[in-house]
Amino acid sequence: MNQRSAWPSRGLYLLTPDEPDTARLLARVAPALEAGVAWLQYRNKAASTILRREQAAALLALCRPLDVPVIINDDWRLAADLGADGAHLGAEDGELQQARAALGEYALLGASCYNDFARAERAAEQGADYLAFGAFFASGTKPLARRADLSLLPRARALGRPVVAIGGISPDNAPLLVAAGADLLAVIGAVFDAADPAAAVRALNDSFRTSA
Ligand SMILES: Cc1ncc(COP(=O)(O)OP(=O)(O)O)c(N)n1
Ligand SMILES: Cc1nc(C(=O)O)sc1CCOP(=O)(O)O
Ligand SMILES: [Mg+2]
Repeated sequence: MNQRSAWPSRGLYLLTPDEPDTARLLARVAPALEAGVAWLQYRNKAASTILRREQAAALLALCRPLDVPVIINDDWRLAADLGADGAHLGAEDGELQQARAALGEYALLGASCYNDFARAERAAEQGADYLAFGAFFASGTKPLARRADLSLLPRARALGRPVVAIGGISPDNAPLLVAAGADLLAVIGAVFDAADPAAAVRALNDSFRTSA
């Protein structure tokens, strides 16, 4: 699939954990995909360049037959090299326009906007396909993430891009975010730290039905 509009723009946006073993990474991700993931982000803050390339390529091979887009965190060059479906850029991760030039018009380009609406307006102008805000709740994965207020979500909808919420999201608090205007819920811990990750995926997906 190579058209931006063809990807679903509502649902669970699953981010991978810092898993050093590639076979184990795939074994952890596969049941979650099976349970229903709209987008997958490859994120491993502890991996070497070589390992990130290996893991990103392995996830792409896993996701292609399932039509789940793979977005590479931090590194648009790696995304371009591997023909991934997109890249996610935070404040330290380079320029959206450069990423767009390298990845092409159909790539899914995301921007971290934290708790900063003006940053989201700039990112939308610079061609971001989705805007991510957070952290909405305390995150075990990223305990020092700056916190964002729920009131950002309805405002962000006016920017005309899918709105992603991130940070400490669980099946318990997810309906609040969806009701406030989040199109996608970006999650790591509530899935990968769960005793039953597939059940956690299903519970997170339920929040889109209960808040519709
Ligand atoms: C969907 C989504 N939202 C936010 C982030 C965070 O990006 P960044 O601030 O660059 O932090 P790191 O993830 O690189 O630690 C994200 N990755 N994905
Ligand atoms: C990677 C990341 N970025 C955040 C932000 O606020 O920008 S919060 C976060 C961690 C998300 O993991 P969990 O679902 O385990 O809280
Ligand atoms: Mg980053």
